[in-house]
Amino acid sequence: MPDTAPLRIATRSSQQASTQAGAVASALTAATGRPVELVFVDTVGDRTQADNVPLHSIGGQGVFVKEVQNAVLDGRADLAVHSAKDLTSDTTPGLRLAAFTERRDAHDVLVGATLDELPLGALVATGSVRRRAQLAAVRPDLEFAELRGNIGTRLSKVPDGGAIVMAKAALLILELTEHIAEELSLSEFVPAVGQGCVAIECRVDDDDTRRALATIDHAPTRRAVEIERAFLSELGSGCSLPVAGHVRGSGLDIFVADPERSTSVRHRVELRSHPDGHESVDADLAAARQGARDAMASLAGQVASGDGA
Ligand SMILES: NCc1[nH]cc(CCC(=O)O)c1CC(=O)O
Repeated sequence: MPDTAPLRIATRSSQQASTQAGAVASALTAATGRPVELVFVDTVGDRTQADNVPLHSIGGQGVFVKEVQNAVLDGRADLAVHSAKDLTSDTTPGLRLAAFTERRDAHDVLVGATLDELPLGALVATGSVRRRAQLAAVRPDLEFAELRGNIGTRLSKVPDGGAIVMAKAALLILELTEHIAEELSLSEFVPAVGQGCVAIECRVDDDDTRRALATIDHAPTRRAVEIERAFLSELGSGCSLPVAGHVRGSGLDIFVADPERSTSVRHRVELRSHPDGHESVDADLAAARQGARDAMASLAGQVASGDGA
């Protein structure tokens, strides 16, 4: 394909996804001078948005990315733009994670009320088992309700006297940060793997697109997300426990919980490679995998009483 052909970008059509894809499009054109086109793909995750249809019942974590990936695999598009958080930990055959754009703010935030304002037994709506487990670890009195849908829908569903939890990154993209009641601490409310990052895939054999994407890759973000994903993949794709992994400063914060037993563990793995350095990240990938095994071992060894958090 000649270098002047438009780069076709596959994306979901939600406002968050298309805004992210638009930013990638602008960055690619600025860096390469090439025209770009958006190819909109609706996913099963977008089509089934009712709160009574939990994500795990329609295919779990991958529901927002599979159909977008297929558009690249079958040649309708050259690259796919995803929230890194929505990717599964295994790599998709035929595709390569060719670029990550700079991570936005990774905090989770409360909308509706701060933690201190929430009365005893208040209702918090969130579909995320990770967010439920982290809130329950500091406020065992809270009750939880399901919450799904795009950001606008979620913001309209704040329970009376309660709150919802969201990624600050999503509110930043849509310029809705005025809704934030409290930014939750990164050390206690460890974000999801990849939270706040945009991941871009192309076909493994497409050198033309791979070279174009290399011009917008943000190396420190790539390193952080690769370390977080190594942690996640060590837990295994069958793991449905609430988990979190986030590279912050010189370490990887890890959270794993077992809601049935009301136990959770939080670890910090020290890292050696520097975000801006050229050292090999291999030792840190190994440390992240070891961290996953250690966290599971201490979760299994814990007495059920919630004493671990
Ligand atoms: N699964 C939905 C999803 N995927 C990525 C984000 C947030 C933006 C990001 O982390 O980049 C969200 C919404 C949320 O977590 O509230």
